[in-house]
Amino acid sequence: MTHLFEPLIDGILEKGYGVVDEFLTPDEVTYLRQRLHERHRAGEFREAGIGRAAEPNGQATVEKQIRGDEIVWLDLATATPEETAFLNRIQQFIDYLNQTCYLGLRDYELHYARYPVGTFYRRHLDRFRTDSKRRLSVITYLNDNWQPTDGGQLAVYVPQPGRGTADGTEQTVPIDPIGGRLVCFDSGLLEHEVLPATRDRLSITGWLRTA
Ligand SMILES: O=C(O)CCC(=O)C(=O)O
Ligand SMILES: [Fe+2]
Repeated sequence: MTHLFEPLIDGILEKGYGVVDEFLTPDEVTYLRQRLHERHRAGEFREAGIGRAAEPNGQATVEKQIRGDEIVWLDLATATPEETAFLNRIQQFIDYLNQTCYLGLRDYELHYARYPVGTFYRRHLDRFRTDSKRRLSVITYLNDNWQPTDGGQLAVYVPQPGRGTADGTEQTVPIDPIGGRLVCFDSGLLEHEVLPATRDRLSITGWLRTA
């Protein structure tokens, strides 16, 4: 697994975000996508909230002008074997990060996300003022045969070295939500945005936490 983790860590250290393709195999992507659809059909998804409301046991404040996705949390206790395999890989990543970067990560929280056609998530940071426990954000895409013309990019706003963002000196990097790809960044540092897509956009999003 080191070959998956190293490029993510290097990316975060060198440019503020890491991307690795085939974090999930095509079979794993297909299974988890089908599982997402199954849970959606079962009525398990809820419109996502903002602020602390976006946490597993929070009260949802739904604000469609800010984010339009629907989510359902993953839970080790009720996970299928394939979901458990995914959660275990995230746990291995946590262990590796703790061994190599001494991050003191202790927990994770992960949810399926479904952005219906035309929905988005406006520019934001993942760490709330009231919750500094989110250390790293991880997003894994479950889309089949995603094309650049489908839209739905994750735009990351990278401050340029030695300058602040206040004067607009930042680089905007669009990342296509390609199935199997994992993106990781510091939850408190990297502002980002989900752009609208012409088809439903599917993922598992989560946070590695210090408690
Ligand atoms: O789906 C993505 O690419 C990013 C999602 C996101 O920013 C979030 O859920 O906080
Ligand atoms: Fe985010």
